[in-house]
Amino acid sequence: MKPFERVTLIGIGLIGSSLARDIRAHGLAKEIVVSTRSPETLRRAEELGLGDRYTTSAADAARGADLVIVSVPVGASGTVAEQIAPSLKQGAILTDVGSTKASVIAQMTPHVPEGVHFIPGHPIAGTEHSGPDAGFAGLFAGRWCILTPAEGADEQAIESLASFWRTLGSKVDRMTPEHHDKVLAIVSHLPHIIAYNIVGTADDLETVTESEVIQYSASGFRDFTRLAASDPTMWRDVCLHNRDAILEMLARFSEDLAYLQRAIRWGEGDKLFELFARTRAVRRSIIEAGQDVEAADFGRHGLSKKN
Ligand SMILES: NC(=O)C1=CN([C@@H]2O[C@H](COP(=O)(O)OP(=O)(O)OC[C@H]3O[C@@H](n4cnc5c(N)ncnc54)[C@H](O)[C@@H]3O)[C@@H](O)[C@H]2O)C=CC1
Ligand SMILES: O=C(O)C(=O)Cc1ccc(O)cc1
Repeated sequence: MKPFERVTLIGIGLIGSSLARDIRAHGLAKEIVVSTRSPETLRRAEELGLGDRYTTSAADAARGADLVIVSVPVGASGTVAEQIAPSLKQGAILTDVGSTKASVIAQMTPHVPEGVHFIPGHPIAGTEHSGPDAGFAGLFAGRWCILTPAEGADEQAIESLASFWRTLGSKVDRMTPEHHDKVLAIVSHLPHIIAYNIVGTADDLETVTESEVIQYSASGFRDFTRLAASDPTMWRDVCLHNRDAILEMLARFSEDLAYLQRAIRWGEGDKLFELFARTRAVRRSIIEAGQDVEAADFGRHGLSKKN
Protein backbone atom coordinates (compact mmCIF):
# COMPACT_ATOMS: atom_id res chain seq x y z
CA MET A 1 0.00 0.00 0.00
CA LYS A 2 1.01 3.65 -0.44
CA PRO A 3 2.93 4.83 2.67
CA PHE A 4 1.35 7.29 5.10
CA GLU A 5 3.18 10.63 5.25
CA ARG A 6 3.28 10.59 9.05
CA VAL A 7 2.29 7.85 11.51
CA THR A 8 2.16 8.71 15.21
CA LEU A 9 2.49 5.98 17.82
CA ILE A 10 1.22 6.87 21.28
CA GLY A 11 2.44 4.26 23.76
CA ILE A 12 5.60 2.38 22.77
CA GLY A 13 5.42 -0.85 24.76
CA LEU A 14 5.10 -4.38 23.37
CA ILE A 15 2.43 -3.48 20.81
CA GLY A 16 3.51 0.09 19.94
CA SER A 17 7.15 -0.94 19.47
CA SER A 18 6.20 -3.99 17.40
CA LEU A 19 4.15 -1.68 15.19
CA ALA A 20 7.10 0.73 14.91
CA ARG A 21 9.40 -2.09 13.81
CA ASP A 22 6.85 -3.44 11.32
CA ILE A 23 5.96 -0.01 9.90
CA ARG A 24 9.65 0.57 9.24
CA ALA A 25 10.19 -2.92 7.80
CA HIS A 26 7.24 -2.56 5.39
CA GLY A 27 7.93 1.10 4.51
CA LEU A 28 4.45 2.11 5.66
CA ALA A 29 5.35 5.64 6.82
CA LYS A 30 7.60 8.42 5.55
CA GLU A 31 7.89 9.59 9.16
CA ILE A 32 7.24 7.76 12.46
CA VAL A 33 6.58 9.93 15.51
CA VAL A 34 6.84 8.20 18.88
CA SER A 35 5.22 9.46 22.05
CA THR A 36 4.88 8.00 25.50
CA ARG A 37 4.23 9.37 28.95
CA SER A 38 7.40 8.28 30.69
CA PRO A 39 10.68 10.00 29.68
CA GLU A 40 12.65 6.79 30.49
CA THR A 41 10.56 4.69 28.10
CA LEU A 42 10.82 7.40 25.44
CA ARG A 43 14.62 7.45 25.84
CA ARG A 44 14.72 3.68 25.44
CA ALA A 45 12.55 3.90 22.30
CA GLU A 46 15.04 6.43 20.91
CA GLU A 47 18.01 4.17 21.77
CA LEU A 48 16.25 1.38 19.90
CA GLY A 49 15.71 3.72 16.93
CA LEU A 50 11.99 3.00 16.81
CA GLY A 51 10.96 6.35 15.33
CA ASP A 52 12.13 9.50 13.54
CA ARG A 53 10.90 11.95 16.18
CA TYR A 54 10.22 11.55 19.92
CA THR A 55 8.16 13.52 22.43
CA THR A 56 6.44 13.01 25.77
CA SER A 57 3.67 15.33 24.55
CA ALA A 58 0.92 13.26 22.94
CA ALA A 59 -0.62 16.49 21.59
CA ASP A 60 2.61 17.49 19.79
CA ALA A 61 3.06 13.96 18.47
CA ALA A 62 -0.42 13.76 16.95
CA ARG A 63 -0.19 17.12 15.15
CA GLY A 64 -0.33 16.67 11.38
CA ALA A 65 -0.33 12.86 11.49
CA ASP A 66 -2.29 10.90 8.88
CA LEU A 67 -2.53 7.83 11.11
CA VAL A 68 -2.47 7.90 14.92
CA ILE A 69 -2.26 4.57 16.75
CA VAL A 70 -2.94 4.57 20.49
CA SER A 71 -1.26 1.60 22.22
CA VAL A 72 -1.70 2.31 25.93
CA PRO A 73 -3.45 0.34 28.71
CA VAL A 74 -7.20 0.57 28.00
CA GLY A 75 -7.85 2.63 31.14
CA ALA A 76 -5.68 5.45 29.75
CA SER A 77 -7.52 5.69 26.38
CA GLY A 78 -9.81 8.58 27.39
CA THR A 79 -6.96 10.71 28.79
CA VAL A 80 -4.92 10.20 25.61
CA ALA A 81 -7.90 11.02 23.36
CA GLU A 82 -8.52 14.22 25.31
CA GLN A 83 -4.84 15.23 25.00
CA ILE A 84 -4.57 14.65 21.24
CA ALA A 85 -8.03 15.85 20.16
CA PRO A 86 -7.06 19.51 19.46
CA SER A 87 -4.05 18.44 17.32
CA LEU A 88 -5.75 15.85 15.10
CA LYS A 89 -5.84 16.93 11.48
CA GLN A 90 -8.95 16.73 9.32
CA GLY A 91 -9.17 13.41 7.50
CA ALA A 92 -6.72 11.69 9.87
CA ILE A 93 -7.34 8.08 10.89
CA LEU A 94 -7.31 7.48 14.63
CA THR A 95 -7.15 3.90 15.89
CA ASP A 96 -6.21 1.90 18.97
CA VAL A 97 -5.12 -1.64 19.79
CA GLY A 98 -6.89 -2.10 23.13
CA SER A 99 -7.97 -5.55 24.32
CA THR A 100 -11.47 -4.27 25.17
CA LYS A 101 -13.55 -2.27 22.73
CA ALA A 102 -16.86 -0.90 24.12
CA SER A 103 -15.14 0.90 27.00
CA VAL A 104 -12.34 2.31 24.82
CA ILE A 105 -14.94 3.60 22.35
CA ALA A 106 -16.97 5.17 25.18
CA GLN A 107 -13.84 6.84 26.55
CA MET A 108 -12.43 8.13 23.24
CA THR A 109 -15.43 8.99 21.04
CA PRO A 110 -16.55 12.11 22.95
CA HIS A 111 -13.14 13.70 22.26
CA VAL A 112 -12.84 12.82 18.56
CA PRO A 113 -13.33 15.95 16.42
CA GLU A 114 -15.69 15.97 13.44
CA GLY A 115 -13.78 15.01 10.27
CA VAL A 116 -11.38 12.61 12.06
CA HIS A 117 -11.99 8.93 11.32
CA PHE A 118 -11.94 6.89 14.52
CA ILE A 119 -11.67 3.19 13.68
CA PRO A 120 -11.08 1.10 16.83
CA GLY A 121 -9.00 -2.05 16.44
CA HIS A 122 -7.54 -5.00 18.30
CA PRO A 123 -4.71 -7.20 17.03
CA ILE A 124 -5.12 -10.67 18.55
CA ALA A 125 -1.38 -11.06 18.94
CA GLY A 126 0.94 -10.56 21.85
CA THR A 127 3.02 -12.13 24.57
CA GLU A 128 3.27 -11.89 28.36
CA HIS A 129 6.08 -9.34 28.03
CA SER A 130 5.79 -5.57 28.02
CA GLY A 131 7.83 -2.46 27.23
CA PRO A 132 9.70 -1.31 24.10
CA ASP A 133 12.35 -4.05 24.33
CA ALA A 134 9.71 -6.77 24.21
CA GLY A 135 8.37 -5.87 20.77
CA PHE A 136 9.48 -7.49 17.55
CA ALA A 137 8.81 -7.24 13.82
CA GLY A 138 6.42 -9.88 12.55
CA LEU A 139 4.31 -10.11 15.73
CA PHE A 140 1.11 -9.55 13.76
CA ALA A 141 1.83 -11.83 10.81
CA GLY A 142 -0.74 -14.58 10.42
CA ARG A 143 -2.83 -13.23 13.33
CA TRP A 144 -6.29 -11.71 13.32
CA CYS A 145 -6.91 -8.01 13.73
CA ILE A 146 -10.49 -7.12 14.65
CA LEU A 147 -11.87 -3.71 13.67
CA THR A 148 -15.00 -2.40 15.40
CA PRO A 149 -16.00 0.79 13.52
CA ALA A 150 -19.22 2.59 14.40
CA GLU A 151 -22.13 2.31 12.00
CA GLY A 152 -21.71 4.93 9.29
CA ALA A 153 -17.91 5.19 9.73
CA ASP A 154 -16.03 6.20 6.59
CA GLU A 155 -15.57 3.07 4.42
CA GLN A 156 -12.44 4.43 2.75
CA ALA A 157 -10.80 5.01 6.14
CA ILE A 158 -11.80 1.50 7.29
CA GLU A 159 -10.34 -0.01 4.12
CA SER A 160 -7.16 2.02 4.48
CA LEU A 161 -6.65 0.74 8.05
CA ALA A 162 -7.57 -2.82 7.05
CA SER A 163 -5.03 -2.61 4.25
CA PHE A 164 -2.39 -1.37 6.77
CA TRP A 165 -2.95 -4.47 8.93
CA ARG A 166 -2.97 -6.78 5.90
CA THR A 167 0.42 -5.37 4.88
CA LEU A 168 1.71 -6.47 8.32
CA GLY A 169 0.41 -9.96 7.45
CA SER A 170 -2.73 -9.85 9.60
CA LYS A 171 -6.12 -11.26 8.69
CA VAL A 172 -8.73 -8.56 9.24
CA ASP A 173 -12.24 -9.11 10.61
CA ARG A 174 -14.98 -6.66 11.52
CA MET A 175 -17.56 -6.93 14.33
CA THR A 176 -19.51 -4.86 16.82
CA PRO A 177 -17.66 -3.80 19.99
CA GLU A 178 -20.15 -5.70 22.16
CA HIS A 179 -19.65 -8.93 20.25
CA HIS A 180 -15.87 -8.44 20.33
CA ASP A 181 -15.95 -8.00 24.12
CA LYS A 182 -17.95 -11.21 24.66
CA VAL A 183 -15.77 -13.30 22.34
CA LEU A 184 -12.54 -11.95 23.85
CA ALA A 185 -13.86 -12.44 27.39
CA ILE A 186 -13.99 -16.20 26.84
CA VAL A 187 -10.99 -16.76 24.57
CA SER A 188 -8.51 -14.34 26.15
CA HIS A 189 -9.65 -12.56 29.31
CA LEU A 190 -10.91 -15.62 31.22
CA PRO A 191 -7.80 -17.71 30.47
CA HIS A 192 -5.65 -14.92 31.90
CA ILE A 193 -7.87 -14.54 34.98
CA ILE A 194 -7.85 -18.30 35.56
CA ALA A 195 -4.06 -18.30 35.22
CA TYR A 196 -3.68 -15.42 37.70
CA ASN A 197 -5.99 -17.29 40.07
CA ILE A 198 -4.33 -20.72 39.94
CA VAL A 199 -0.84 -19.29 40.29
CA GLY A 200 -2.07 -17.13 43.19
CA THR A 201 -3.65 -20.17 44.85
CA ALA A 202 -0.49 -22.25 44.49
CA ASP A 203 1.51 -19.35 45.87
CA ASP A 204 -0.86 -19.09 48.87
CA LEU A 205 -0.83 -22.77 49.78
CA GLU A 206 1.12 -23.11 52.97
CA THR A 207 1.75 -26.82 52.42
CA VAL A 208 3.38 -26.20 49.05
CA THR A 209 6.55 -24.30 49.59
CA GLU A 210 7.72 -21.93 46.92
CA SER A 211 10.62 -24.19 46.04
CA GLU A 212 8.29 -27.16 45.48
CA VAL A 213 6.07 -25.13 43.17
CA ILE A 214 9.12 -24.21 41.12
CA GLN A 215 10.79 -27.64 41.34
CA TYR A 216 7.80 -29.72 40.31
CA SER A 217 6.02 -27.35 37.96
CA ALA A 218 5.40 -29.61 35.01
CA SER A 219 4.11 -28.21 31.74
CA GLY A 220 0.51 -27.72 32.95
CA PHE A 221 1.34 -25.29 35.76
CA ARG A 222 4.16 -23.78 33.73
CA ASP A 223 1.75 -22.79 30.95
CA PHE A 224 -0.38 -20.96 33.51
CA THR A 225 2.65 -19.14 34.95
CA ARG A 226 3.42 -17.70 31.50
CA LEU A 227 -0.01 -16.09 31.22
CA ALA A 228 0.08 -15.07 34.91
CA ALA A 229 3.34 -13.19 34.25
CA SER A 230 1.48 -10.76 31.95
CA ASP A 231 1.54 -7.04 32.67
CA PRO A 232 -0.46 -6.22 35.87
CA THR A 233 -1.51 -2.71 34.72
CA MET A 234 -2.75 -3.96 31.37
CA TRP A 235 -4.76 -6.82 32.88
CA ARG A 236 -6.14 -4.76 35.75
CA ASP A 237 -7.50 -2.40 33.09
CA VAL A 238 -8.90 -5.26 30.95
CA CYS A 239 -10.78 -6.61 34.00
CA LEU A 240 -12.16 -3.20 34.95
CA HIS A 241 -13.10 -2.27 31.37
CA ASN A 242 -14.74 -5.51 30.21
CA ARG A 243 -16.47 -6.08 33.53
CA ASP A 244 -19.90 -7.22 32.37
CA ALA A 245 -18.76 -9.71 29.72
CA ILE A 246 -16.07 -11.12 32.05
CA LEU A 247 -18.54 -11.51 34.94
CA GLU A 248 -21.03 -13.23 32.61
CA MET A 249 -18.38 -15.69 31.40
CA LEU A 250 -17.04 -16.23 34.93
CA ALA A 251 -20.54 -17.11 36.17
CA ARG A 252 -20.88 -19.70 33.42
CA PHE A 253 -17.37 -20.97 34.10
CA SER A 254 -18.09 -21.40 37.83
CA GLU A 255 -21.26 -23.37 37.06
CA ASP A 256 -19.36 -25.70 34.76
CA LEU A 257 -16.59 -26.06 37.32
CA ALA A 258 -19.16 -27.06 39.96
CA TYR A 259 -20.41 -29.77 37.56
CA LEU A 260 -16.86 -31.05 37.21
CA GLN A 261 -16.31 -30.88 40.96
CA ARG A 262 -19.47 -32.92 41.56
CA ALA A 263 -18.49 -35.54 38.99
CA ILE A 264 -15.11 -35.94 40.72
CA ARG A 265 -16.72 -36.14 44.19
CA TRP A 266 -19.21 -38.82 43.11
CA GLY A 267 -16.78 -40.78 41.00
CA GLU A 268 -18.75 -40.17 37.80
CA GLY A 269 -15.99 -41.21 35.42
CA ASP A 270 -18.28 -41.27 32.39
CA LYS A 271 -19.05 -37.55 32.82
CA LEU A 272 -15.36 -36.73 33.19
CA PHE A 273 -14.46 -38.85 30.17
CA GLU A 274 -17.21 -37.28 28.03
CA LEU A 275 -16.00 -33.74 28.84
CA PHE A 276 -12.31 -34.52 28.36
CA ALA A 277 -13.03 -36.21 25.01
CA ARG A 278 -15.07 -33.20 23.86
CA THR A 279 -12.34 -30.70 24.82
CA ARG A 280 -9.66 -32.80 23.12
CA ALA A 281 -11.70 -32.52 19.92
CA VAL A 282 -11.72 -28.71 20.29
CA ARG A 283 -7.92 -28.66 20.45
CA ARG A 284 -7.72 -30.93 17.40
CA SER A 285 -10.05 -28.71 15.39
CA ILE A 286 -7.91 -25.67 16.28
CA ILE A 287 -4.81 -27.48 15.05
CA GLU A 288 -6.57 -28.59 11.87
CA ALA A 289 -7.59 -24.98 11.24
CA GLY A 290 -3.88 -24.10 11.37
CA GLN A 291 -4.14 -21.99 14.53
CA ASP A 292 -1.71 -24.12 16.57
CA VAL A 293 1.25 -22.19 15.19
CA GLU A 294 0.03 -19.23 17.21
CA ALA A 295 0.17 -21.13 20.48
CA ALA A 296 3.64 -22.41 19.65
CA ASP A 297 4.80 -18.92 18.71
CA PHE A 298 3.50 -17.37 21.93
CA GLY A 299 5.51 -19.99 23.82
CA ARG A 300 8.65 -19.54 21.79
CA HIS A 301 8.73 -15.76 22.05
CA GLY A 302 7.74 -16.02 25.69
CA LEU A 303 10.87 -18.03 26.40
CA SER A 304 13.28 -16.07 24.25
CA LYS A 305 12.26 -12.42 24.77
CA LYS A 306 13.37 -10.59 27.84
CA ASN A 307 10.99 -8.19 29.55
N1 LIG B 1 0.31 -7.35 25.55
C1 LIG B 1 -0.41 -7.98 24.65
O1 LIG B 1 -0.20 -9.17 24.43
C2 LIG B 1 -1.49 -7.24 23.90
C3 LIG B 1 -1.91 -5.99 24.32
N2 LIG B 1 -2.91 -5.35 23.65
C4 LIG B 1 -3.36 -4.02 24.08
O2 LIG B 1 -2.38 -3.10 23.66
C5 LIG B 1 -2.29 -1.99 24.55
C6 LIG B 1 -0.84 -1.80 24.94
O3 LIG B 1 -0.37 -2.97 25.54
P1 LIG B 1 1.19 -3.33 25.62
O4 LIG B 1 1.90 -2.73 24.47
O5 LIG B 1 1.27 -4.77 25.86
O6 LIG B 1 1.56 -2.56 26.95
P2 LIG B 1 3.00 -2.05 27.47
O7 LIG B 1 2.88 -1.95 28.94
O8 LIG B 1 4.08 -2.84 26.87
O9 LIG B 1 3.05 -0.58 26.87
C7 LIG B 1 2.17 0.45 27.23
C8 LIG B 1 2.72 1.78 26.80
O10 LIG B 1 1.76 2.79 27.10
C9 LIG B 1 2.43 3.89 27.74
N3 LIG B 1 1.43 4.62 28.53
C10 LIG B 1 0.76 4.19 29.62
N4 LIG B 1 -0.10 5.14 30.01
C11 LIG B 1 0.02 6.17 29.15
C12 LIG B 1 -0.60 7.45 29.02
N5 LIG B 1 -1.53 7.86 29.86
N6 LIG B 1 -0.19 8.25 28.00
C13 LIG B 1 0.75 7.85 27.12
N7 LIG B 1 1.37 6.66 27.19
C14 LIG B 1 1.00 5.84 28.19
C15 LIG B 1 3.56 3.23 28.51
O11 LIG B 1 4.58 4.13 28.84
C16 LIG B 1 4.03 2.18 27.48
O12 LIG B 1 4.86 2.80 26.53
C17 LIG B 1 -3.21 -2.32 25.72
O13 LIG B 1 -4.41 -1.61 25.56
C18 LIG B 1 -3.47 -3.81 25.59
O14 LIG B 1 -4.75 -4.15 26.06
C19 LIG B 1 -3.48 -5.86 22.51
C20 LIG B 1 -3.06 -7.09 22.04
C21 LIG B 1 -2.07 -7.88 22.72
O1 LIG C 1 0.37 -14.10 25.42
C1 LIG C 1 -0.71 -14.60 25.11
O2 LIG C 1 -0.92 -15.82 25.13
C2 LIG C 1 -1.84 -13.73 24.69
O3 LIG C 1 -2.97 -14.11 24.81
C3 LIG C 1 -1.49 -12.40 24.11
C4 LIG C 1 -2.63 -11.46 24.01
C5 LIG C 1 -2.98 -10.70 25.12
C6 LIG C 1 -3.99 -9.77 25.04
C7 LIG C 1 -4.67 -9.61 23.84
O4 LIG C 1 -5.65 -8.70 23.80
C8 LIG C 1 -4.35 -10.34 22.74
C9 LIG C 1 -3.31 -11.27 22.81
